[in-house]
Amino acid sequence: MAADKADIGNEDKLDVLKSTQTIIKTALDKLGYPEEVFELLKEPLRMMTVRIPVRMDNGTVKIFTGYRAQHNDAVGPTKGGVRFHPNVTEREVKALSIWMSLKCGIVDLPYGGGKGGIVCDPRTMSFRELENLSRGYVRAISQIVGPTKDIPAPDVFTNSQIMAWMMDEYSRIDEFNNPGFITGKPLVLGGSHGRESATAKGVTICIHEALKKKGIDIKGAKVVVQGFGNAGSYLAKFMHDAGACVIGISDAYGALYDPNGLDIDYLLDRRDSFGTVTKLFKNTITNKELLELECDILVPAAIENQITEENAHNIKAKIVVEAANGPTTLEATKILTERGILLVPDVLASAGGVTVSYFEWVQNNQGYYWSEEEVEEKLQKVMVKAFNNVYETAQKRKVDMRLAAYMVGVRKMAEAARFRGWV
Ligand SMILES: NC(=O)C1=CN([C@@H]2O[C@H](COP(=O)(O)OP(=O)(O)OC[C@H]3O[C@@H](n4cnc5c(N)ncnc54)[C@H](O)[C@@H]3O)[C@@H](O)[C@H]2O)C=CC1
Ligand SMILES: O=C(O)CCC(=O)C(=O)O
Repeated sequence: MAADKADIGNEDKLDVLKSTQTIIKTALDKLGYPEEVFELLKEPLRMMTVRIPVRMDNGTVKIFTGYRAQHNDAVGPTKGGVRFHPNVTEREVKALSIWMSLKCGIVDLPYGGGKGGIVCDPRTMSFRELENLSRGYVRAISQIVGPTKDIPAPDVFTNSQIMAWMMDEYSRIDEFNNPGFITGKPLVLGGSHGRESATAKGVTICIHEALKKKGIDIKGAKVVVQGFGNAGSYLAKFMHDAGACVIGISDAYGALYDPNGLDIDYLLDRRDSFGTVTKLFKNTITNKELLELECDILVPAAIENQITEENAHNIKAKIVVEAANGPTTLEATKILTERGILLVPDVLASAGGVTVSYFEWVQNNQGYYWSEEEVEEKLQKVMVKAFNNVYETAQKRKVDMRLAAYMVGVRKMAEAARFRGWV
């Protein structure tokens, strides 16, 4: 059934798949595409559910559930990260794969969107258990992934070590070294310079562009970042280095606030590999309080559904830039936009990660590697162009930035599907 705004009841407002479908429908309608294009794009073309047995350190066997969603491969192979988190659901992974298609469209990569997830809590697992889980996942999905089919990457609670295990397992199955199977690898295994910080770099570039539009100077601008993992911690560092004052950061356990600015280098030094740092401090505030702090720039860089109609009226930032996927609900987007807050949506702001993943894949395919400066220069060009394309679409079509981003992002895959004769 086609989703439209009337379908969204109270209980559905936090359903990320449903809200994504709603915006895609609106974007396609505005662009004049027929209903069948929405029917094609509202769900992934392929969704694989796997059960992965892992021998735990205490001798028992635990069965984990994993997913891989491939949203649409009209443009090219599908691409997107793998999340290890206790709250992973099938609907969430589907939505995340659709967002990947949109991101790839916005930054104009030759990919469709994919995404994976395993229901687990890696914070409670040993290194050996995590390795076995990562390898088991690759064995389970090996038939549908590969460098020309679907290319995984890191996401929440996964990192370059996990990518290395996955790459090694795939190479064993494929019987030759295959670095282009996955991105976000360690440099010595064919990773790219700049991939680890790429998501935050892309967000930083969007912040600079958004500040220009709002006439705000980065020097002394007050910044709040929710999440201190890959995206959030690098972002806090880049903001600090640019002369901004990072007054708040958080992780899953709480938040830190100092109106005079936090010591970001110290926090980076003390955070663990899951982006946890607040446990070391006594005087913490809650994540809820953090989001409502007086600041210029708010960057949600953790999980979904953090800014909702409950707290959107209390957000005091002038600019909200979404490093996380899906941190703001549809209703909250409307409230923030009506309040004149410039919202740079996830599918644009967080596209730096997949952009440098694409660079990594290109380098793997050609067997020739670029310097950090080359990667940064290319990323800068891609992100500035994408930001201005979305911003101008929003102005021209008189729509909010999220809808504008969807309109830009959906067009390429709709056109590709049409040329292929699918719709
Ligand atoms: N790593 C990447 O390349 C990309 C990540 N993203 C998105 O950025 C967001 C963060 O991802 P990463 O930094 O990679 O993950 P990460 O695993 O490195 O860090 C996650 C951070 O979020 C915090 N967190 C988890 N649950 C939380 C909660 N309930 N409340 C507050 N904080 C919580 C964790 O404590 C940690 O600090 C996710 O939405 C992810 O999908 C988007 C594009 C690319
Ligand atoms: O680097 C990639 O391929 C995907 C990153 C990702 O999962 C995301 O942008 O949400």
